[in-house]
Amino acid sequence: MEQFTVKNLTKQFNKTSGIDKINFSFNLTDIVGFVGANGAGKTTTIKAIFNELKTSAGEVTVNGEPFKIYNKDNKIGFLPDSTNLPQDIKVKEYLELVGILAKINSKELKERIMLLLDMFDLTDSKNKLIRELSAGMQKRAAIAGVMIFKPKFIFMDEPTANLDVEARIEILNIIKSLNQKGIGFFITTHIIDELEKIINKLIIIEAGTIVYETDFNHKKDNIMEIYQKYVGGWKERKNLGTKLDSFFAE
Ligand SMILES: Nc1ncnc2c1ncn2[C@@H]1O[C@H](COP(=O)(O)OP(=O)(O)OP(=O)(O)O)[C@@H](O)[C@H]1O
Repeated sequence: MEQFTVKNLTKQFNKTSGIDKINFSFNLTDIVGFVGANGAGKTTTIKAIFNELKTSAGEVTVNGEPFKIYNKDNKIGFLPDSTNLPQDIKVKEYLELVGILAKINSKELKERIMLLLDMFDLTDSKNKLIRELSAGMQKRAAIAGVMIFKPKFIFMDEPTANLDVEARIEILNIIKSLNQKGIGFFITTHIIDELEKIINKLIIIEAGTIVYETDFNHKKDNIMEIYQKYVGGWKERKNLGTKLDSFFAE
């Protein structure tokens, strides 16, 4: 089983923000839920892993070897936010562009694009500009893009943000189906309930520190309960009932 490990990863923006000596690990076949409130450090962690931010300390390894982005052998991808997709090119052209960057030969690329367009219901929209697609379709185009190089693991930062209920369900179903074929995921979110059915590992980050990291079994575990137990801010509101009593008292 291949292991992805983050050790002592640190990125300080100033004394009180950033991430501080973060440690966690998971298997590349896992669906990991990386949960935390706004500003907890989720995006910073992903950016630090992918070298988009210069870290002050820490190491990221795959099976003990330093993690290299777009390494031919480790094939670990990152799903860009839809707002980062080029807006003024056609869906088909976007997939061609990604394939060319991934150095896939043109015959093979043509084949993969055709299959991916079909897989993600984009065949009829292949000549539309990315900007003309709905948010859900843009997300599917982004997933098709990252699938071009047949990844074995995909990092996703808030993949369901800005999507309506239907598109959300669709994306979660796609994640589930891809996982059944062995593709693992690291998914950041602050919408905890929607992850419950699909993750098998839960990591909670609060104020730049990991406060919880354990395997997750949706048949017996409840994210909301775990979150309330381990995330500090909730404790302050434990007396809410008593406070409400005095607020409404005549
Ligand atoms: N470039 C930056 N300069 C200074 N502070 C930053 C920078 N980027 C993030 N921060 C701070 O670091 C902390 C973690 O931010 P981060 O964006 O990682 O949180 P997040 O968990 O992804 O939140 P959200 O759910 O809102 O996206 C926050 O306090 C944020 O204000």
